[in-house]
Amino acid sequence: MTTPNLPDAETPELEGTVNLADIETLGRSRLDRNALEYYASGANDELTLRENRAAFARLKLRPRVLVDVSNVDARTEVLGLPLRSPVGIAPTAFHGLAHLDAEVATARAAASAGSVMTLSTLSNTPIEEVAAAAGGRFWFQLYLYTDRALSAEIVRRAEAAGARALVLTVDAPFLGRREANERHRFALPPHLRVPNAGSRERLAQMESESGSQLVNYFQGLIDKTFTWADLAWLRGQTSLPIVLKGILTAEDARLAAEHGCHVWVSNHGGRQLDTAVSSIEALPEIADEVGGEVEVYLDGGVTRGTDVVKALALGARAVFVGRPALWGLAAGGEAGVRRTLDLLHDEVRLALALCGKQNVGQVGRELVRL
Ligand SMILES: Cc1cc2nc3c(=O)[nH]c(=O)nc-3n(C[C@H](O)[C@H](O)[C@H](O)COP(=O)(O)O)c2cc1C
Ligand SMILES: CCCCCCC(=O)C(=O)O
Repeated sequence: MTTPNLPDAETPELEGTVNLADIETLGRSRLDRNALEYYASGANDELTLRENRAAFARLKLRPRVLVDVSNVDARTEVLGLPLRSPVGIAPTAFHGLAHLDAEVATARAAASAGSVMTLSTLSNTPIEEVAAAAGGRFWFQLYLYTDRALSAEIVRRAEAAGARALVLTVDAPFLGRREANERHRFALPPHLRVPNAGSRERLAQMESESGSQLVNYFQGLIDKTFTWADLAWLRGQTSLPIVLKGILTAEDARLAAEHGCHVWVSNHGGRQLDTAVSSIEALPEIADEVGGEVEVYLDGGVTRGTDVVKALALGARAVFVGRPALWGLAAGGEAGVRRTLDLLHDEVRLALALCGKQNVGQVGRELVRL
């Protein structure tokens, strides 16, 4: 079983962590196999999962020196929301596998750290409860269901609860095959609910099937017919900015911009199409294509302040972290997620200073040797 009842206060183990790898080690140690494999896994041979990190490591920085960096400012804005650092939390399903407080803990940490949390459709906590904890610092991620009325209702609730953007995930008409989950039949423990998944009957069905069929059940929920032409329908459901998450090419980024959407460069943390390009390698062509027109974000493999700075240099406005937030949540609930965000914030400021940059506005493509 998971140990979902850790105190939210800083524990000595958490205080002893000095980087995100330490938090990952601690977080992993607190999870059972079912949760750990669900959080950690990528699709198939996990080549893209590993490549997300490897591609960051290959990129070299070109620092400038003899700049006054006594006051480094890492602040930025995403869709008008001020952030302390250009780092937000990516949507991930089922935070209840990591901690009793689930998405509420993550939202509190994002709020107190001046970050932004993207709440997954597949949370274990109702939208309204997460919104209350997030203090306005949340975006809502939408999985578009075959049941359009249900999707419209979820969008309406997210907007009414104060979400500042709608993030439509476009890279998962089918789920990638995470083989560890298949092998060991990933299941939701019976105490966890999926309250935004729809009616009591729908939910009951999902829960009753969760013993072995959750992945198959999810496949059935998702609308696989949705195309660019259908974005007009979604536009008609909400006045929120729409961000398309899962874009990996300049061609699709162009279409996104033409449809009035912002662009989130992502390969879903290597969980969908294995051997898809790493997100940091996909970023330059996308930023070149639409960076002047819409906001561009990135996720996938970000674990260091230097990763954040590289993504900014290549055209991202901000980055988002998926697994690192989950490891923090497992390691220490709200305090664990907060520590993850704080360590990254400190690393971003140090990386900026050592690159000779006083703020994120000074970071440009010349900072990276491609
Ligand atoms: C356990 C897990 C669950 C995820 N659930 C969702 C989800 O519900 N919706 C979504 O759009 N992306 C989901 N993602 C993908 C993340 O939003 C993000 O793209 C990815 O985790 C970024 O890579 P990183 O984990 O290396 O930071 C999930 C990822 C993980 C690891
Ligand atoms: C077993 C249900 C899977 C829900 C999908 C959440 C997701 O996007 C993921 O990557 O996992």
